[in-house]
Amino acid sequence: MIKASLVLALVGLGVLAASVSGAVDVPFYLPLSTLALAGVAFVGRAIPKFLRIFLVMLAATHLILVALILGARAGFITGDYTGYVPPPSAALGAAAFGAIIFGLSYVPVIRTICRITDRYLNSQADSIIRIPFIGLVRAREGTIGTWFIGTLIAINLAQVALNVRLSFFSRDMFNALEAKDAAAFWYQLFIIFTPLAAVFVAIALTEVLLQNVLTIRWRAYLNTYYVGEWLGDGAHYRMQLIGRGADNPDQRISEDLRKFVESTYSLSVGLMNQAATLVSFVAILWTISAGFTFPGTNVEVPGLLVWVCAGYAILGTWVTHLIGRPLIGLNFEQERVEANYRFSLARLREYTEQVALLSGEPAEREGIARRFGQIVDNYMRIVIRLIKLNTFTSAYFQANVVVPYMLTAPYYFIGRISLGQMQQVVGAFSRVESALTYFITIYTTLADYKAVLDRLTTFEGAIASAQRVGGESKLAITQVPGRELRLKNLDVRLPDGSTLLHAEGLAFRPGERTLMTGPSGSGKSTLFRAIAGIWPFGEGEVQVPEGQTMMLLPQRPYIPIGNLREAVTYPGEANAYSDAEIAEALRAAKLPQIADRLDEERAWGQTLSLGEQQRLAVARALLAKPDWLFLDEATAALDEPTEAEVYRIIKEKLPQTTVVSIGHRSTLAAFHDRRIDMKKTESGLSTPVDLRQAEPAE
Ligand SMILES: Nc1ncnc2c1ncn2[C@@H]1O[C@H](COP(=O)(O)OP(=O)(O)OP(=O)(O)O)[C@@H](O)[C@H]1O
Repeated sequence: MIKASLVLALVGLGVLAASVSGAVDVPFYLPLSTLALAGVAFVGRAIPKFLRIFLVMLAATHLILVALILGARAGFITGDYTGYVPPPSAALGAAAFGAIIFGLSYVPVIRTICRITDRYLNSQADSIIRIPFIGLVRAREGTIGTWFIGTLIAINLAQVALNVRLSFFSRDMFNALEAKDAAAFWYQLFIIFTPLAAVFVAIALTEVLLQNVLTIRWRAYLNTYYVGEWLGDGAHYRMQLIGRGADNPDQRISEDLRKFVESTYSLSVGLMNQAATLVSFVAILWTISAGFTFPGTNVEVPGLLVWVCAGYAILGTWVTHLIGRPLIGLNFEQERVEANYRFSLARLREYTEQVALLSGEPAEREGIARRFGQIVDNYMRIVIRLIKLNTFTSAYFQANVVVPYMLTAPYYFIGRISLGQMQQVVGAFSRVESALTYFITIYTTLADYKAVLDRLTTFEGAIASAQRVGGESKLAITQVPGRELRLKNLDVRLPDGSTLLHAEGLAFRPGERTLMTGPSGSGKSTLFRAIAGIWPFGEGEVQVPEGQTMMLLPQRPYIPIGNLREAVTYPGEANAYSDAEIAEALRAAKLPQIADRLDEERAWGQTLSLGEQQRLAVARALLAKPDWLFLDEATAALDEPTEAEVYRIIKEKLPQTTVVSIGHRSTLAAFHDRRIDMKKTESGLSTPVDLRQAEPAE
């Protein structure tokens, strides 16, 4: 990018020197603006890459304009550009635009956009300069992102340049009509317009293709990145523990990332397009207004048409803003009530059995109707507001058709301008006006975009906090030589900082089957979580034997979406075990009825009863053969004979595995060699008491 800025700056300097020395007749404002933009892009290393590409491309358009003029002068390009002298304001405008962009890059919201976009660009590496033509070279994967963005920006700016060229075509065609010059008229239509239109169509098609490929690639990248961050290092679990800004991560990953990519693309390209259009067509208006006097006086006003157009657009924007402002709030509200409605339907789907058992359908129907009523009410408010807004904007846009004619007609009638020029003013006026009213057109989109950015920012923040909590945890899990698992001076705390339990020194010996009992809420499961390394709150040390594997089965097992084979082998690879091994594990876990349905794909988590799900989890353990198996009430939903059978199978099939169980049933004691009871002290603190010998739990 720096190289590109330097090249542009050098070209700009060359053309400037040539025009100042009189060697070529080029209005030197254009190279000046090129220099200004390239300079900002060069100096502003602090500017995010995204904006730098944008600036350099803007500068490149100016060079295209210079080339057009030089080409016309040299006779390479047909079309008369002699009257097209860009005013100093074009250069100033371009430089000011660069400065605004530079300043904007310090606004927090813009920085967020740049950070997320830059992350993508940097991941794609390399500069857009290396591969000049899309489709001609099969580039390396890595360069494609930057290359796509660069090409798309170039295409959009080329469209602006083509529009400038077409405005001259329009002028020449109307002049030919006015002069009744048939040859010139047909020449303009077939020789000038046809190839330009063909180019226009070709680049429009390329744009559609590139834009869609870019947005899906960009989204795919961000998707991988956010999913990676969210799942990495247990952040998804800790986010929920600390409960900060982490609601609906699913929506943020699936919806907000899509909206972010699409809106960033459309808004930035739109903004760039409008900016380039503004600068280019202001130049045309300025040139044509040369010598225009203020109506009814002899006072000459430089750029009269530009000022009138700006005043007209500002007035329109202001009134639109006044009428349309409530729409932002109303759209927010619409999103909220729609989300509530969606959520209530999804919740009903989840609790359908409970609702049916309670015959709660009438109550549900009423609730659904009430929530949908909110959608309709707010929607009607939006419609009424839109009618008010459209009444004004329609009238305004109708006036747009005649205002430029009204403005230029007096000058046409006195012979100051030709019919072609009048026609060119009409075109330029509407383009400048629409560029100036761009913010109004995207009013609601911008509000929505801001909400998307906020949601992504809080999501990132929540992930960062979760990672920080994990990184700063004083609860150390250390791998030590030997075969014992020891707790050393362990304090396990709750997220609010209060201490839940304290374990001075406790060792679990290999091969010894331990049962952990204690009152509900005394912290047995939380101690397991600490041993598994997912609980970050606390102090002390959990020493785990080096190189040994550990598996924890909770009371409610997780059954992933997919076929039964994947459910049993989760989280391992489904093809790591043969079908015979998986079926054997299922039979051993007392699930013979599903042992030959491994390929069946269904919502197993909802189909199997809780007891069956627990046996499926036991089958998982039988396959994985961990060195340590922690069972957190993992057989609580089984009847006592089946539970006894499952413990017998575990002992028989996993002779090398050390089992530590949590359970309330007295019958469990028979399958264990030792019992640890979690006692609550008077201060409310729990502490594990080693009862050595497992006895029937009270
Ligand atoms: N994420 C959390 N945030 C706040 N408090 C929590 C959290 N998880 C657990 N607790 C609290 O920690 C205490 C211990 O919970 P834990 O699940 O470890 O108890 P338990 O001994 O396994 O209970 P039970 O026998 O009923 O399963 C409870 O009071 C619970 O409310």
